[in-house]
Amino acid sequence: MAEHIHPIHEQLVQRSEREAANGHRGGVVWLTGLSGSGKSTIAAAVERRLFERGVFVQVLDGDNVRNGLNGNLGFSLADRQENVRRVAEVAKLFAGAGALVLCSFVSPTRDIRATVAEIVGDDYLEVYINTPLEECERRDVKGLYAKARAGEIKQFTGIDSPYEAPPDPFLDLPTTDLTVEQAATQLIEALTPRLQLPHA
Ligand SMILES: Nc1ncnc2c1ncn2[C@@H]1O[C@H](COP(=O)(O)OS(=O)(=O)O)[C@@H](OP(=O)(O)O)[C@H]1O
Ligand SMILES: Nc1ncnc2c1ncn2[C@@H]1O[C@H](COP(=O)(O)OP(=O)(O)O)[C@@H](O)[C@H]1O
Repeated sequence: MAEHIHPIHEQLVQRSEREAANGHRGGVVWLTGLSGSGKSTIAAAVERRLFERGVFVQVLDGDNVRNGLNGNLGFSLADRQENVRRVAEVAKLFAGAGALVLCSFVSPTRDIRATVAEIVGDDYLEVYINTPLEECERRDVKGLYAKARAGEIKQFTGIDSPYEAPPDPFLDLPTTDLTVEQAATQLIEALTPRLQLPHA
C-alpha cells in the first residue's frame, strides 16, 4: 500500500507580520482567582476598553468554553487540569494569530498554572485577582458558596477544594482596594508597554 505523504507547508504568513498589521503584539493574559473574585468582570472591562482602542482582543472564560469545547469536564483537580490545558492550547493559537487573549479561569493550583506557562511560553502573563475568600463569599454572585457550605456542591474552590495563590504574578490586583475601573486601568497600564498596545 502506498505510504501517505504529508507535505510540509511553508508558513507564508509570519506572526510578526500579523502583529505589524494589528499594530500590537499578541499575548495570553491569564487571570486566576477564586470564584467571585472579579476575573470575568475585570476581563470584560479590559476587553471593552482595548477593543475601543482597536486592539485585537478576545476573552476566553468558563462561559464560552465549559459549555462547548470542555462540556465533558467537571471540577475534580484532574478535570480542572484538562480544562485549563485545552484553554491554554487555544489561547496559544490566538496569540499566534496576534491576538491579546484574556483568559479568566480559577486555575487553582500552581501545578495547573505551570501547565499553562509551559504550553504558552513567553506569551504567558499571570494576573492574580486577589480577593479574600470572605469577600468572595460575601459577594456570592451566583449563590454557589451558599450551596457549597450546605454540601449541595462538592469540590468547590476555597471550601473543599484548594486554591493556591500565585507567588510571583506579572500583576496582583487586590480588588477590595480597587474599583473595577481602577483594576482595569492598572492591567491596561501594565500591558501597554509589554505588548506595545496603542495608547488611548
Ligand atoms: N466545584 C466548583 N469549584 C469552582 N467553581 C465551580 C464549581 N462548580 C461550578 N463552578 C463554577 O465554574 C466556574 C469555574 O470554572 P473554571 O473553568 O474557571 O475552573 S477551573 O479553572 O477549571 O478550576 C466558577 O465560575 P467563576 O465564578 O466565574 O470563577 C463557578 O461559577
Ligand atoms: N474591584 C472589583 N473588581 C472586580 N469585581 C468587583 C470589584 N468590586 C466588586 N466586584 C464585584 O464582584 C463580582 C465578581 O464576579 P465575577 O467577575 O463573576 O468573578 P469571577 O469571574 O472571578 O467568578 C461582580 O459582581 C463585581 O461587580
